[in-house]
Amino acid sequence: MRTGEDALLVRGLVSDSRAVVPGCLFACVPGASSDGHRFAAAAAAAGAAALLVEHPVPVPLPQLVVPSVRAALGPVGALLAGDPSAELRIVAVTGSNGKTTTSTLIRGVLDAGGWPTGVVTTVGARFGDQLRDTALTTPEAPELQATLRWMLEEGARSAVVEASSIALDMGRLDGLAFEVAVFTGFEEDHLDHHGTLEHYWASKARLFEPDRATAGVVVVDEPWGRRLADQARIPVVRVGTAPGADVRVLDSLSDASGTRVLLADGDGVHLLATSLVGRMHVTNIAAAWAAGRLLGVPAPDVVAGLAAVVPPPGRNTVLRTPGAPLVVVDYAHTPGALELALETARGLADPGGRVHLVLGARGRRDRYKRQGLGTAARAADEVWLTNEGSHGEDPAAIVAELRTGLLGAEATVRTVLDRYEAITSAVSAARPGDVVLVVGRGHETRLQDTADPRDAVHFDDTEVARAALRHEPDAVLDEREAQAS
Ligand SMILES: CC(=O)N[C@H]1[C@@H](OP(=O)(O)OP(=O)(O)OC[C@H]2O[C@@H](n3ccc(=O)[nH]c3=O)[C@H](O)[C@@H]2O)O[C@H](CO)[C@@H](O)[C@@H]1O[C@H](C)C(=O)N[C@@H](C)C(=O)N[C@H](CCC(=O)O)C(=O)O
Repeated sequence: MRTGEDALLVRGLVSDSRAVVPGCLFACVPGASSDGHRFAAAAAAAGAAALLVEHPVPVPLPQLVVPSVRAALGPVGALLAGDPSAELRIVAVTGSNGKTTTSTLIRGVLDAGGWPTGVVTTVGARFGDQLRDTALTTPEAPELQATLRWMLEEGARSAVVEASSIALDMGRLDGLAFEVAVFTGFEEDHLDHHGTLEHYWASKARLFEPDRATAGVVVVDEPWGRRLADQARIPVVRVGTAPGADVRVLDSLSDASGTRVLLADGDGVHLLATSLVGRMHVTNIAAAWAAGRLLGVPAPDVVAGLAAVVPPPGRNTVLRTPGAPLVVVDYAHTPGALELALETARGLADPGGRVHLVLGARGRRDRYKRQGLGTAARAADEVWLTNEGSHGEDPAAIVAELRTGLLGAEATVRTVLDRYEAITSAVSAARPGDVVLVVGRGHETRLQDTADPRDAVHFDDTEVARAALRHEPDAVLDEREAQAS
């Protein structure tokens, strides 16, 4: 560190030239689609005070050369944000499905226990009533550290962070110390990034190392969870339905009003009630219980916290309209999650009611999942195959791959590539007592059909379904036309 008259003061670390603030240190990250070193001049023009680089660049700013800028983002980000994890109790939640819901539940539990808590998830960063958008599920390290500092300054005493495997792999969580790490379960996903299932699992398992987390909560209902609990070098609370679980689910009931879970732990038997809809939430609720107790929240506060939680948007969001079918909007985008979402939809339908599924798959991502999604869709009665944001791929070709999983299915399968038409048609075709399940995008509001994110348009599945239920699709159409013109 330099001292004296030539000392250099930098305020904050930024790794995107478009987000540079005057006086910051700009980190030049070499990436897959561009190289941050190319944006050093733009960062300087926007007021950056210095550069973090892997090789010197011809820009008249002080430059700190390191072997790997990406590897330095976590530690340097923590340093410049004043190491927020030293002052906050932080919980990290990882797993293929259920991260956002479980993070939201744990936040509710900590709040109820008297610990004002911030939460960083796919649906944004929230503290109290304040919500900040985040581009990624787990933000880049500088943004994550700055977000935690913001929460701390606003009065947070703890935070829950959704930890994606990609983020763990890319070091976005480096520089943070977690009091509790939670594993919600595992299913094939993100293989475009990880290459193999083993690499995907190992990225998540990294969270359960002693240098990252003090203790763990692991859902052990499938072999990957059991393997993690067996191998972890930190103390782990096992959660699940099997007899060996430390927090054992004895029974559960899920209907349109919510989910109740009866569980047993070392302290006795507890009944938990939440307004989350769907059996897939049972282990999420049990994991949130275990995390709360591990964090020292008294049992009655955990019960109260879970009961008060408002479910995150697009996670089995149920739209009820008298005299109309139920519509459920969910984020399910893996075969396992779709299977559970369909099971929930079946349970919500009246006896003899039909389940209509609106299904697509995102373009240019995890293509290997498509046939499996089609196979899971066989449990529906009516399937409306549609576009889910083709990102430059041919939407008809994506749908054809989904269809392979549906070959010979008893369900009636239609292709309606326009997503707006597909949702509206499914809602119109359904009768009272039926359920229309719209999956894949959940809370997302941008639909992208070219390779350029700037071409994305506003599209909210819940909004479209609500308008269809009110028989007012024109209102949404007008909005779409206004956007297009
Ligand atoms: C695989 C992955 O995560 N890639 C992320 C990574 O890309 P990259 O390292 O290749 O970077 P790049 O886009 O080549 O850019 C290099 C550098 O130049 C900078 N840049 C770029 C353009 C510019 O004008 N100015 C500028 O400074 C970038 O900010 C970056 O620092 O860094 C970029 C900048 O932060 C991210 O946008 C990009 O996320 C891509 C878009 C992405 O889609 N990521 C997904 C797969 C992801 O991370 N998802 C997970 C999991 C979600 C889940 O579990 O559901 C998540 O945590 O969100």
